[in-house]
Amino acid sequence: MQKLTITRPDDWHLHLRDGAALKAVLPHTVRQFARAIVMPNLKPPVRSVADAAAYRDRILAAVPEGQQFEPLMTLYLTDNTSPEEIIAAKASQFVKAVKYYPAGATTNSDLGVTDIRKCDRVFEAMQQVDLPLLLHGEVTDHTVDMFDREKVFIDRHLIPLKQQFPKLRVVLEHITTSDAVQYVLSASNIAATITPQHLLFNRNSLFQGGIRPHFYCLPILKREEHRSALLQAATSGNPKFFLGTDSAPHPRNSKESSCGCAGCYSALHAMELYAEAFESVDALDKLEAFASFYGADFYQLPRNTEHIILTKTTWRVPDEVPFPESELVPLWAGQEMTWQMA
Ligand SMILES: NC(=O)N[C@@H](CC(=O)O)C(=O)O
Ligand SMILES: [Zn+2]
Ligand SMILES: [Zn+2]
Repeated sequence: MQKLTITRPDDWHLHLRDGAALKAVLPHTVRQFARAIVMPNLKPPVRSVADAAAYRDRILAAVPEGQQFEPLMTLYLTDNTSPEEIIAAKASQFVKAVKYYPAGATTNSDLGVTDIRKCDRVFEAMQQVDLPLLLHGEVTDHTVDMFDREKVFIDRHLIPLKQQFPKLRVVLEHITTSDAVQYVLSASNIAATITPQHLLFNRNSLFQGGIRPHFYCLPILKREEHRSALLQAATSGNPKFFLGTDSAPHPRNSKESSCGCAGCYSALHAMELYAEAFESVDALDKLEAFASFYGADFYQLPRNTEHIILTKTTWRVPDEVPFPESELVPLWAGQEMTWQMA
């Protein structure tokens, strides 16, 4: 196949940051995607409908002249989020979901939830008004091994949560294990996003000839058997699995550091990365629904009607792109890719 024409995709898990960083990265997303679910982990986080409205305006103001993009906003759940805020969020129309970060689990999660059971009234309200809950599904318990944190989250928190709130629609974000795939397949009213890095790489990539900070994200890359289970799920045609890049820009100097930040930058070449992954198992015919249909269906939004074209062209991922403070190193920098957005 030399040319792939697909319905314009959406990114169902994206970090856009703010200020100069937002201006640097947004054009990359806008080139590929029509809409994105925008993560609320700013400093300070997006906790109220008013915060989300103001952030949405800043994003819209940063969309390059003459281009179309719709930011779909989320609220950052804290111990103090009220059921009233949930009702207001649903009424706003532009807040599409609420994001749960366990306190301390990942980048800018300090104000996240300290104990999921504190949120019962909020989950009740979300179930009532049908506002989806997005999960960073990892425990932060220091006695649990880094590579087991997703599985333990499912067993300890997600299974009880789904029992208590069976109608609450949940997205288990950026899944990294076969355990997550199995769980999502077995439960109802739950879907999952999958990133390009978790489809393309296993944890060996973190240590290829030395430590590789640009492959470090959370949840961390796992064993090959997990990567292959994720690729199988993504290419299975099951609508419970859809695209969410988790593109998470950090300047080079905070990645290449004695305590490097978690996050891979993929907004520059997201569809090219997914195309490589799907082609590796001869499943390019499944890419369009994964990227452009299933997420919209889950969020009960219309599917896009425009198209994008990917062509079979060899090109090299740039070593860096401009970014405030220092530059931004894209995922798989220096690698030759075989698909390119026209
Ligand atoms: N995925 C990451 O490694 N980092 C994300 C946060 C997140 O999605 O957990 C970030 O905001 O940098
Ligand atoms: Zn996360
Ligand atoms: Zn994320």
